[in-house]
Amino acid sequence: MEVVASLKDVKKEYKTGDTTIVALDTTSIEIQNNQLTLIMGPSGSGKTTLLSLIGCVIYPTSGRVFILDRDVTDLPEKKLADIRLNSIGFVFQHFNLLNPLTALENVMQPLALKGEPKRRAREEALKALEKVNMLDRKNNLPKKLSGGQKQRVAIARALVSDAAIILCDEPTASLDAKSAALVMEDLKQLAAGGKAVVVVTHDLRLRPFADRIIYVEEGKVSDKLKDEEAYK
Ligand SMILES: Nc1ncnc2c1ncn2[C@@H]1O[C@H](COP(=O)(O)OP(=O)(O)OP(=O)(O)O)[C@@H](O)[C@H]1O
Repeated sequence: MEVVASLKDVKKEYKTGDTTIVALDTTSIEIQNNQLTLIMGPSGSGKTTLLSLIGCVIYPTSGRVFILDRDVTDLPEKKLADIRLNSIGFVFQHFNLLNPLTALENVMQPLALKGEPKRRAREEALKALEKVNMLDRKNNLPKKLSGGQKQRVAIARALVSDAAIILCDEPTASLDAKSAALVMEDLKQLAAGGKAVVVVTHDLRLRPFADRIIYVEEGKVSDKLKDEEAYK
């Protein structure tokens, strides 16, 4: 296993007017490939903040962020956008598929953004759809897909650029239990195939799918669950 992302003494504060919220207290963590890491915590505990720091979406208030051994803390926004495009795939609760495009066209989208020739983009997108067992639905528009199927297309879209790191924010929160389990199985499979998969959730039932669990409670990171009641 290799460390593909790490935070060293990272803290994130938000200032609104006179008040400062510590969304994430000083934290050091390492994210490894070949693992499905769950980031668990109750609502408002700082999970999305932690994921956004790993995903180079926000800057830390202090500390350093490393992606694939590169210190990215001081890079300008445009360089961070390149890192996101090339090394990180994102999956969201509400799928964020483009409605007028078919499943295949949605998955081709990141490669089109990178300026890949259409033929190659199509080949890569078909491979990614195959990995999530969605080849037979490639010509469907999102509205013809179930929630679970939409999420699998969204995972294929995150995979298509061959990103080392796949970050998922509450990917099962809009799904029934059965579809959620299928999506988690797919994500586990991707981790077993070498990706670093990070899933943010407040759903304690997802714990059996994890290789590793990081708990975030009131902005503090720990490897132990402190207050199970807070998750209800
Ligand atoms: N852009 C922002 N400006 C001000 N405060 C913010 C901002 N983003 C997050 N916060 C605050 O930081 C804290 C942590 O938020 P965060 O979204 O990381 O938690 P979370 O665990 O992902 O919550 P949820 O499960 O409800 O999405 C919360 O108190 C939140 O209100």
